[in-house]
Amino acid sequence: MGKFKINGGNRLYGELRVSGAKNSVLPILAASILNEGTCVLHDCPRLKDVYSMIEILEHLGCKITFKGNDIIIDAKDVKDSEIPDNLMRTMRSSIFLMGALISRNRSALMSFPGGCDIGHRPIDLHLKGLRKLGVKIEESYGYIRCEGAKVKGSEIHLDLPSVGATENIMLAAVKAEGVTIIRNAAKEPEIEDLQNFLNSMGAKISGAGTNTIVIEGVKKLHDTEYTIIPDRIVAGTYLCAAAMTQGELTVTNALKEHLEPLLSKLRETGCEIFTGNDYIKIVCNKRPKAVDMIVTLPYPGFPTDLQPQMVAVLSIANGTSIVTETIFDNRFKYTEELIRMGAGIKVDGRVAVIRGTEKLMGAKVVARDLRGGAALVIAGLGAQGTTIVEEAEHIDRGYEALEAALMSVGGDIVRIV
Ligand SMILES: CC(=O)N[C@H]1[C@@H](OP(=O)(O)OP(=O)(O)OC[C@H]2O[C@@H](n3ccc(=O)[nH]c3=O)[C@H](O)[C@@H]2O)O[C@H](CO)[C@@H](O)[C@@H]1O
Ligand SMILES: C=C(OP(=O)(O)O)C(=O)O
Repeated sequence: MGKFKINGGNRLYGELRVSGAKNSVLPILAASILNEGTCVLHDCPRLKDVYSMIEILEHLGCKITFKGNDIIIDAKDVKDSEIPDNLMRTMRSSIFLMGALISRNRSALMSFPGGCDIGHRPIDLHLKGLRKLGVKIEESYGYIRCEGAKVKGSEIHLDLPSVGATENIMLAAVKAEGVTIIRNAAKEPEIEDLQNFLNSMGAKISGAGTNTIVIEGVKKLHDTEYTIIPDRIVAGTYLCAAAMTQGELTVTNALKEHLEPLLSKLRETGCEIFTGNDYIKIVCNKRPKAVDMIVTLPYPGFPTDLQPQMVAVLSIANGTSIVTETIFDNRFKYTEELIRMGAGIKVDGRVAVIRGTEKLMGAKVVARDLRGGAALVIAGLGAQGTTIVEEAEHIDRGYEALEAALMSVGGDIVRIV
């Protein structure tokens, strides 16, 4: 179990490059088995979740090479359709293999996915959508058996715009007979990235990025080479770290159009933001101001995956801020650890009231989930004294060598055992 040791107080200054998005590369890796050949992916982040996905693909029969940030997937010999429980439980994204295996092998057998403890995360909308495509699904003793011999295009109206359900239905519909229309689809940029990847293999999908996605079934796909879009959540995390330390950072390979809700709130705190085609520069010279309202919402609303990092910044703001979490029902757990560092936070259900304090104090804290852990690292960078963030493996799920990146711009952070 690794830990981060952070001596707070250093102003972050310099340039950081963001690599490909975790939430793109994971469904895209699953999607690569739709092609009975080879896919080459560029700018893949070296993350714990990416290694977990590779382990599942290898179990299914893929041959994988991970060199630098390129992944080559040879999926000629995918015969197996069963994923053992221990592999399913490693992360939430293991569920993408359900749609992918239905497309590839017309069957799938798996247990429920694992993932960070941030609230109730059912898969009912995934199963409802797949059933609408004609997949026969049986659930027994914690296992889900899918049989998709007669997958047929259909119109599916999602009860809520679930990112994962939208992607899983897309994956299952690529080789279905006829046309599938997903209405009230999620609009996250990573869904558009999955569409673009699948189309680069010969799929016929349009509309991703809007709330209606149309998938025309095709018979066969072909080899492709594809570059993953930049990780907007990693970019946002770096920007919050700069705001926390009253620093100055240029974040490259970052797309401002994917980060508007965060940039607008950082401007409200008093930070200056400058943007170009593929970079975002943040300049913060004074203590941040409080913001009266942040509400997490599906894209293009404020992302739930940046809520903890922003709360860390607001914990040292001048004034009182209110943050409402509408996506997950238990995503404020990390605030208990921030309170150990002196933060003035009261949580009532889905609302957090943050009374800014001038300085946080270093403390021993525990990362309970990925983004909550990132928030604790940010807090540690700004705090007086030493912070130890335990259970760093949660953070490794979504950040490639976070300590090296932060150290390169002046953060005093090391990994210890
Ligand atoms: C790998 C990936 O891309 N993960 C992201 C994805 O997760 P994920 O795809 O799991 O998130 P969803 O959009 O599906 O979940 C949103 C909400 O819908 C609910 N729900 C979801 C599915 C379902 O079948 N039934 C149901 O009720 C969930 O409990 C949650 O309250 O989107 C989340 C919301 O932006 C992000 O925080 C995650 O980082
Ligand atoms: C919740 C997250 O991811 P996942 O859906 O992979 O658990 C996240 O990236 O913050």
